[in-house]
Amino acid sequence: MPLNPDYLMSLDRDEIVQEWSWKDAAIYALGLGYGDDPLDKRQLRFLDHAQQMQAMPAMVNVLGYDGAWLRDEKTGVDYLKVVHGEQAMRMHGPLPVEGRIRAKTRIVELVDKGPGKGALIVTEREISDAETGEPIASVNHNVFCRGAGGFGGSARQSVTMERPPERAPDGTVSVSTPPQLALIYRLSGDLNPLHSDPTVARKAGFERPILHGLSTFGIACRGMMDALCDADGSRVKSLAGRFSAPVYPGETLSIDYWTESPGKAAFEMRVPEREATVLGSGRFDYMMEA
Ligand SMILES: CCCCCCC[C@@H](O)CC(=O)SCCNC(=O)CCNC(=O)[C@H](O)C(C)(C)COP(=O)(O)OP(=O)(O)OC[C@H]1O[C@@H](n2cnc3c(N)ncnc32)[C@H](O)[C@@H]1OP(=O)(O)O
Repeated sequence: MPLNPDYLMSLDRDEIVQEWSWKDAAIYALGLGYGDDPLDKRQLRFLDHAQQMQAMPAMVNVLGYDGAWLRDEKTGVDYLKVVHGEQAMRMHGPLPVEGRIRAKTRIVELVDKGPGKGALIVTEREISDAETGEPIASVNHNVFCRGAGGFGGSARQSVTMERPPERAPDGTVSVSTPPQLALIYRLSGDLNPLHSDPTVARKAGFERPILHGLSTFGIACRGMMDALCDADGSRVKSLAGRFSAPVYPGETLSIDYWTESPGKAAFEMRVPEREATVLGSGRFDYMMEA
């Protein structure tokens, strides 16, 4: 069944209220590979509530996450062909270590890459404190539906991603991922079997389960914070990027970054072993000081 653009654009999703504790924040951080050096204070900050704990700001990407509509047959989405296409987050303030949020997801745009090609579903999620109503973050979660193009929609995307500068990067950060990373990351909520079941992964066209896009994205946030923010989550303003190739758990990820102006950097994440760019067109905005 082809995509049903009218149905998708008319979806009115319920607001989601979600509570989280410091343990959820720690499990989220473990799903980004934190704890690989248990003596590193900069890592323990995201894992141990007794050590002036912070929540990783990228955790906003999983708070109030609403992906259930992708399994609604009336959308015409073939869930097996879905991959995460792009992600962007904008912080409106630091994320508390525990709390309760309200979030609502809206589908704001459909992009048609043409017959036989893909379609992109652009979503937007506003997250606010459930008690005070204070905005916490805005998130774009863009879903790439492989082979779903040709439904007659616009080929132009309103917000497009910029490529990094041509010059050599100003620095590179590497993060090694353990083979069980996707099995840890899924405990933060995305139970898509593409990341855990080898049979499903093969049916979807991958040699084995791939890493969640949001784990890759969180690792990019971790790397950029390490490089430019002294690993201080409260200095992160925004992060964006496009998933250009899958990551397999166990791979080492290299993040090249370019500082463009004070508080603004571009980045690209690679798997050097495969010479693959896995997260392209990265952008990171941050505070120069705490
Ligand atoms: C709200 C809740 C939502 C929840 C959904 C997510 C659930 C999760 O569990 C799923 C995941 O986490 S999947 C893991 C993370 N994602 C990935 O690994 C995808 C990696 N990328 C790919 O495989 C390909 O780039 C691929 C397949 C994306 C595109 O490859 P090709 O088809 O070969 O594309 P290509 O020929 O290069 O280009 C075609 C047109 O599409 C644009 N494009 C390419 N990659 C894109 C991407 N990642 N996002 C958006 N657009 C993209 C190209 O620019 C091109 O457009 P145009 O013709 O206009 O130039």
